[in-house]
Amino acid sequence: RLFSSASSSTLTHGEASSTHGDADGVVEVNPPRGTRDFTPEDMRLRTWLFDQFREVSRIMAFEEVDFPVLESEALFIRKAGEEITQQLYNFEDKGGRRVVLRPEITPSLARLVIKQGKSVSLPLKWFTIGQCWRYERMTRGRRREHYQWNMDIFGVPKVRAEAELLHAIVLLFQRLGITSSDVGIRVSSRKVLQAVLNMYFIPEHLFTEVCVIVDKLGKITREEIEKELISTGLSSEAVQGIINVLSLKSLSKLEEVLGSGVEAVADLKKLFSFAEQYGYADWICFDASVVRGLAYYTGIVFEAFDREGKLRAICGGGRYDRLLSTFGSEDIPACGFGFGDAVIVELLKEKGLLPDLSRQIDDIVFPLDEELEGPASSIASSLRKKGRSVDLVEDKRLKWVFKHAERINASRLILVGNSEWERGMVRVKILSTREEFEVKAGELE
Ligand SMILES: OCc1cccc(Br)n1
Repeated sequence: RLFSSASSSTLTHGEASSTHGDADGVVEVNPPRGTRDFTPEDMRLRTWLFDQFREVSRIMAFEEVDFPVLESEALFIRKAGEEITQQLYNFEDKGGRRVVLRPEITPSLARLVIKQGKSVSLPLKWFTIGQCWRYERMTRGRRREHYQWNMDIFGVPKVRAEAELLHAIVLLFQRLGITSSDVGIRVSSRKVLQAVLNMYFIPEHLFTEVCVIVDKLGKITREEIEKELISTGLSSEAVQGIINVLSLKSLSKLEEVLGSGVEAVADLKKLFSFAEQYGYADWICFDASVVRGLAYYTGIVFEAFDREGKLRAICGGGRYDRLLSTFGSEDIPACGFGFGDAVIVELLKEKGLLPDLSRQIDDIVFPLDEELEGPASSIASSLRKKGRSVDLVEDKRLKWVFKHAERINASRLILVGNSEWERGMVRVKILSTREEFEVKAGELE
């Protein structure tokens, strides 16, 4: 209910009588910039999507974990110039602590693994669905929050872990009715870039910075990429070498350039052979330009894309074997992915795959007279105890009740009327067949 200065004395839900409105008396009804409300209809779609995430996580034998949306800022301070760390939704709390609304989930996962220490046995397969935040200048009008499904495996050094993650992603798409002709998953490895930098004797400390720059391939022009790479101190020969290798889309060509026996090639070959065994080989393709924009990836990286090329990446992830040591702990090999709640819905809309999620209620119970509200309550109560969803309706005309029953797809309308109640009966209307009959109130199932 909106507060207004005119009715500042209106007591609503126990609110003290004070004006919350601004100049013209009405409070701002929109949520903060870049954030969303979820109406019941929105929530039905979101709940359906999250149920698919959970069901795939269950099928993959992952365990659910959760974290505060609020985290210490220290978890996200990285020097590689990633967009995600330049848009931290950070602030100082009343205790003078530097905190953030988390921009991603992986560092929280790492923090919990470190905190659990020896009390957890590896491998760990954890998932969570959580809201993530960024503070982006609204110039681009993009959202500042979204929900992400994260699946992560700790303690498996070999590419079998990435193969498992890719299987989860393919299973999710298949559950949503998306096929490998709608979506592909580009796969590469940061070790490709590592090998190229080694070929040009580029120092290790430039690796992360170069990854963040080349992740912009396709988002900014090739010239801008070259300029940014030169500005890190790379020779133009090295820059050309990097860009040439990153444009490769064939593993055999990559092997020609890097030479056989290079770890990157061996990893990718193994992953592609796993894909054959899992039966999702037609979903994935090698694409050396995939590096992903997060500083901490160290190996295989991947991202799902719509083959029509209309949308941003649907999900993405990779291996991050040295994240824990950046938090001062022993390293544990790890890999994972994040799957946002926005692009996938755009894709489902594009493909006409949004499910019909209208409301469905079992029973409407309606007293035809005021003095029957008590009996109507006891009928609703006994039906609810049996697990039936019951909408107890009062103070409405019968015409409205029938319309309402249609609107909420009620299965039955249970009318409590004097003439029936005197005989201990109620009238039941089956809305799908229009069938109507009397039932003993106590025998209503
Ligand atoms: O995918 C980057 C990202 C992080 C936090 C919030 C939003 Br919206 N987007």
